[in-house]
Amino acid sequence: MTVRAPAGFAALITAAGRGIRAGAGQPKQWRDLAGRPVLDHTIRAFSGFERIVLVVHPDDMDHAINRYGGAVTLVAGADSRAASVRAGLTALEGQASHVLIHDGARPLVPDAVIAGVIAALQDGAQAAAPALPVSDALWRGDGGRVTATTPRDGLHRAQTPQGFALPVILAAHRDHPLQAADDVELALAAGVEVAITQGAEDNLKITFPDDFTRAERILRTDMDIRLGNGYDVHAFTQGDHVTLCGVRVPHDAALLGHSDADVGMHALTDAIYGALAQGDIGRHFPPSDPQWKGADSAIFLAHAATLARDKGYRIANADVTLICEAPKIGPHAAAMAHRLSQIMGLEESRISVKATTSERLGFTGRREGIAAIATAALIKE
Ligand SMILES: Nc1ccn([C@@H]2O[C@H](COP(=O)(O)OP(=O)(O)OP(=O)(O)O)[C@@H](O)[C@H]2O)c(=O)n1
Ligand SMILES: C[C@](O)(CO)[C@H](O)COP(=O)(O)O
Repeated sequence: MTVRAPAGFAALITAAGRGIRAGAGQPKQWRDLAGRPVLDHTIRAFSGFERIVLVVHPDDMDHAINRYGGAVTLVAGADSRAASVRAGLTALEGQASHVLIHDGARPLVPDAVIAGVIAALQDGAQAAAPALPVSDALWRGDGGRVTATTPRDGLHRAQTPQGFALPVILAAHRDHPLQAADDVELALAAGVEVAITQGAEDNLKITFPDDFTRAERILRTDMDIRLGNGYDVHAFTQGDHVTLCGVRVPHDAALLGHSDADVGMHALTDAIYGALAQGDIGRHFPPSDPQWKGADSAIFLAHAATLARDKGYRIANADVTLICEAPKIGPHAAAMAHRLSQIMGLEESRISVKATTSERLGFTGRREGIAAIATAALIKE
């Protein structure tokens, strides 16, 4: 679940850095974390905000437009974090009452951390930011030796999102154009009192190469992975084509069914319902209901995919196997995957459609009908 932000609250996500310390060429916010770019995770955490401003490096703008255009307001960043934030705040001026400024490089921010900042602002704070008290002893070191100890009383490790009344942080940025490490530093320079809210260990900032391993580990622990399978059969009847995975395939017979008898799409729909423990197509679209007579099975698959999303899952992949002697599926398999991808809103590279004969054995072998089996994997992070 994501935090539903109150009206007037905007999120500003900074992602214009180059991630030099994380190494490995591509900037860290675009690198893969558990199958998706780091930034996908970060943006998803703020998807309950009515407005998200995403600040990206000018070199990444085209890529960002392709991936996030429409869902977020894109702004070109600058050569320091503070300047990137300023660019984002300027785009938000007059458009929100409050803003939560968050590092794109903190993809695992827990809902409770975001909710804590919002609550403090709603309670009247002009500025509020999460932090964790320092729990280890602190040393100063030089040349591999401890040169002094430092008292840790009152010291905190600062995190994001750092939340502000928008006019307050805009004024702080304009009046104190420092190369500050964060926005709290600027707020303090402007004399604004900042409330400390509860941070979280999981809210790490990906900074060094090993942080990817740590983030993957945290995600794996939190993940809810579900698998579902589906199986369906339709008998042949007189006709000149069949509809399989949404594609019309010429054939010397048709498939018999209450809807369009798309056996492949039915198996896949049942696989998704199965993963969600939500019964099968018959439960959601009873065959006794005349409105589904001759229906396009895309309606059923779209319903299952939406239900998965509404319950907080994303479909990680889907695999459909059609079992028949004829028609030949190979020439149509790519078009079928394409159609399924359109209906489910899932990349084609995550969908497989394949076929097998049953070596002339059984009802499919005798060409009495077509069977289909499907598997779907759903993930909630
Ligand atoms: N000019 C910059 C620099 C940083 N950031 C963003 O601010 C956040 C925190 O910065 P940091 O972890 O220091 O990221 P980088 O600057 O990318 O890392 P490095 O210093 O290792 O290059 C990141 O989400 C980063 O993309 C930004 O928007 N604009
Ligand atoms: C904003 C921040 O993430 C708070 O901890 C931090 O200041 C960014 O630090 P960096 O010096 O850019 O790594």
